[in-house]
Amino acid sequence: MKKIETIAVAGLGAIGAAYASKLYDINPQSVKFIANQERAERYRRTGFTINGKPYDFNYVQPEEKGMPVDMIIVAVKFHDLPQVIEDIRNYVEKDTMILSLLNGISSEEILGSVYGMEKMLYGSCVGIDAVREGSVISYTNIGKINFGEKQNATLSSRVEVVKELFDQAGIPYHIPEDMLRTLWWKYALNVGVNQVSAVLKAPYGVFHEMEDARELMKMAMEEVLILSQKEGVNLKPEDMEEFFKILNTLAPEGKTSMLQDVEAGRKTEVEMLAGTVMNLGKKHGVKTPVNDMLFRMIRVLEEMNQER
Ligand SMILES: NC(=O)C1=CN([C@@H]2O[C@H](COP(=O)(O)OP(=O)(O)OC[C@H]3O[C@@H](n4cnc5c(N)ncnc54)[C@H](OP(=O)(O)O)[C@@H]3O)[C@@H](O)[C@H]2O)C=CC1
Ligand SMILES: CC(C)(CO)C(=O)C(=O)O
Repeated sequence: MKKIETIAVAGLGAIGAAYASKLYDINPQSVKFIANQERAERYRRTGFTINGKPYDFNYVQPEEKGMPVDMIIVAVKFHDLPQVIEDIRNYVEKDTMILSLLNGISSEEILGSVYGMEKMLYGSCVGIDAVREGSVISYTNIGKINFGEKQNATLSSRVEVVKELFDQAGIPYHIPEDMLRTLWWKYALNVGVNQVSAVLKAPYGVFHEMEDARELMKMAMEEVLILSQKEGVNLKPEDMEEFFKILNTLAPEGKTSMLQDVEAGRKTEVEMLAGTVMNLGKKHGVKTPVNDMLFRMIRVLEEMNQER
């Protein structure tokens, strides 16, 4: 597998901006950002500020042809995935790798069903506390990108070249042996902390200090643990201790991506979080009352935002 020389990024929010700016720092010419005309104009007008440093990125339009890349990084919210699948089309060729950084357990399969699973790398970020306010992005902890093939007992040449790129850019990463389990582990964390934080309007500090907040989070996550066993992924109660260790590293004033969405009046990823739990619950005949309630509460918050 040849060295990665060209990269396209779809999604310049908290996650895309935090990680892709590190790739841009090592070689600005190698990274392009796919953005439709409205976005590109808005981004050119305001520029980006990432942890206090100004950036003027290179934008390319989805319609442009003849510029396929070695790797595409997808970092949008789950409900924007269908549009992104269309927008990246002209940048994909035979050997292009696609790395999805979305939370959840299904974005890789969704992208792979269109472009072929052989193009996909599994990914998720953990321990990052990035906050986006317009085009100003700040974070205290960059966390790390967990990535790889579905199984990584031995590293594939695709994983090796991405590893080399991340080493060069100083992007912290980990290559877990079982990426599917890692996605589920992160999913359980998000089902707990993202949804409960959105309902309570609670930054991470509340979860550091208040046992009741942590208990609510656990109640939502326990439903994922049960479903993971039904799906053969087998998350264990001990895994929850790992979740809390990560949570304790995040800045007390930091906010989950879902709380940021609610506060900014944006659509949330509730269908991908509680919605998936509810669907899996139906599939396996398992009751999911905590997620049923969170689902409705978050949908109400979204509707209230629309009426404002
Ligand atoms: N924030 C966090 O701390 C973490 C987030 N995640 C996950 O990472 C994913 C991304 O989250 P996050 O970065 O917070 O999301 P943000 O909402 O901050 O950013 C998403 C970005 O995607 C852009 N976008 C949407 N559609 C397109 C498109 N078709 N083409 C190009 N850009 C597009 C949006 O543009 P516009 O400027 O128009 O809004 C926005 O800038 C989510 O799945 C989230 O759950 C994972 C770990 C931590
Ligand atoms: C784990 C957490 C809460 C922060 O990295 C996250 O994934 C999110 O905000 O979506």
